[in-house]
Amino acid sequence: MEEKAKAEQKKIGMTETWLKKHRLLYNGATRHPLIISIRDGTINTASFKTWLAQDYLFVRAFVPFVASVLIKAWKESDCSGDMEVILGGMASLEDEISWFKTEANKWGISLSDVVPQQANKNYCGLLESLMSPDAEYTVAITAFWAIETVYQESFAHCIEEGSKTPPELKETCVRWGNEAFGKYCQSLQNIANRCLQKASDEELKKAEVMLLSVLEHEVEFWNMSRGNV
Ligand SMILES: Cc1ncc(CO)c(N)n1
Repeated sequence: MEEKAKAEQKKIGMTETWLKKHRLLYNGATRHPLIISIRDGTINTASFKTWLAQDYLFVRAFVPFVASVLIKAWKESDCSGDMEVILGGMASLEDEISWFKTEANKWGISLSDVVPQQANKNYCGLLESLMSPDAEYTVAITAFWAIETVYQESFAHCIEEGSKTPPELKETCVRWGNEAFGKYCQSLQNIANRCLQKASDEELKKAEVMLLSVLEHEVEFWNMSRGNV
């Protein structure tokens, strides 16, 4: 690409450019058949319960990942305000874990008996690789932003006007689909864009590959619930 065009793209924001470029995969992650079935009210209970149980395990692994991103932010000399955003995200995970426990109870799921499925193990493995001190902040924050944004976009779709989401699933959708969570995702996106703007070509490539990897893992994660259809 021409240098000037490259510079222009950076001004818009690298993440926006990438989402346009990889729109098909992004839609695959945010408009998955499971999400569509929640939105149109055709979802079956078993699928939802599988997702809930598996996501509880994922979120438990997500906490140390976010902690590792926090450490990376602190080590960056010019992390203007990043720490507050990441710390806020971490703090809300405490409430999220409690919510999973209450919700699992409602659906008669015993969380201590949940066994992680392969797709979940693979995704947690990706998180673990990013926890390494060798993993760059830029790459980790890009992953962090993408992980949260897929859930925000997915669940927001289930509470848009015209959606027929069953009332017993509304709370789940609001948890990630609400505006405050959207603002938080926007803050993560701003951090990612700022990091990507200063990144070397090699780092940029790594971050883009990471984005694709996150999107693929998200699709596989939703797919786990299909075993029940
Ligand atoms: C699989 C998955 N992706 C993203 C999120 C958002 O935190 C989540 N809870 N689970």
